[in-house]
Amino acid sequence: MNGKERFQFLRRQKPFLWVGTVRTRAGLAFLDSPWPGLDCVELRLDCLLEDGVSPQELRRSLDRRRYAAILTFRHPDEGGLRVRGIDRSRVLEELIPLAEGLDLELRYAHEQLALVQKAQKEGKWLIFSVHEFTTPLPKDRILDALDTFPTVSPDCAKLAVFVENPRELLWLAEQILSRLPTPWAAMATGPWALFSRALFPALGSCLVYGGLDGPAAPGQPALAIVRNLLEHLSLERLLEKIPHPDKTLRP
Ligand SMILES: O=C1C[C@@](O)(C(=O)O)C[C@@H](O)[C@@H]1O
Repeated sequence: MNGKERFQFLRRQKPFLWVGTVRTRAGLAFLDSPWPGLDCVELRLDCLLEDGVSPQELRRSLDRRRYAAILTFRHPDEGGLRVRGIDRSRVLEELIPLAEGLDLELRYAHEQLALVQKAQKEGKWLIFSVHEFTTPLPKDRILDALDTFPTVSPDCAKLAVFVENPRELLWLAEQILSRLPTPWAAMATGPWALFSRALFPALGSCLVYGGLDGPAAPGQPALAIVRNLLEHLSLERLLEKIPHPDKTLRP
């Protein structure tokens, strides 16, 4: 099963997938530790390399993975860390064969065409995303992104944006639902981060993120806290009773 097929298989089993982010050397242990219900681990390569982890150590950890792995290497403009002396496309190209998915920032997709093609050729699950962690993204930029997503045919279109109040969450949800034909994932950073991780999966977000080894974005809650909340809400059970939002998987 290639990466894309593995994600499709996982997505047929449940309304949304649990993604734990890993950003530290200590956190790499999560890749092969039992964490009930966890579906995928996102490796924040910018944070890991900045923490002194070498590409060889990353390779060794990925070799031992028991969960689907999503690679992402965030530039400071995308809320990531500045890693000096490292060519991010090169690191990603080397590690892609060892992961199931790749998450690239939508606005830089055209600069990373070789990477996109390699990921597609190797059957990886490709997420294109929009990140703005600390200040509200102007509405016209969000609308532009929502119109651009379908032109790059991602397997998942993802937004992780700073939200200041529940009206903005509602606006974002309405725009996503009326404009995005592809599977999507959304979450807020900032004060509404936890609340958003109940609202968006209830509306069809196919991924729910939380930190395994500390916050990977401002306000990002620990995955265990998000899981507790969604269990209290019985969200998975409630959603299993209604049609799957992704009609291509379960009508
Ligand atoms: O896009 C996301 C989601 C996230 O921003 C969050 O708030 O959980 C954390 C990032 O590492 C990840 O790439």
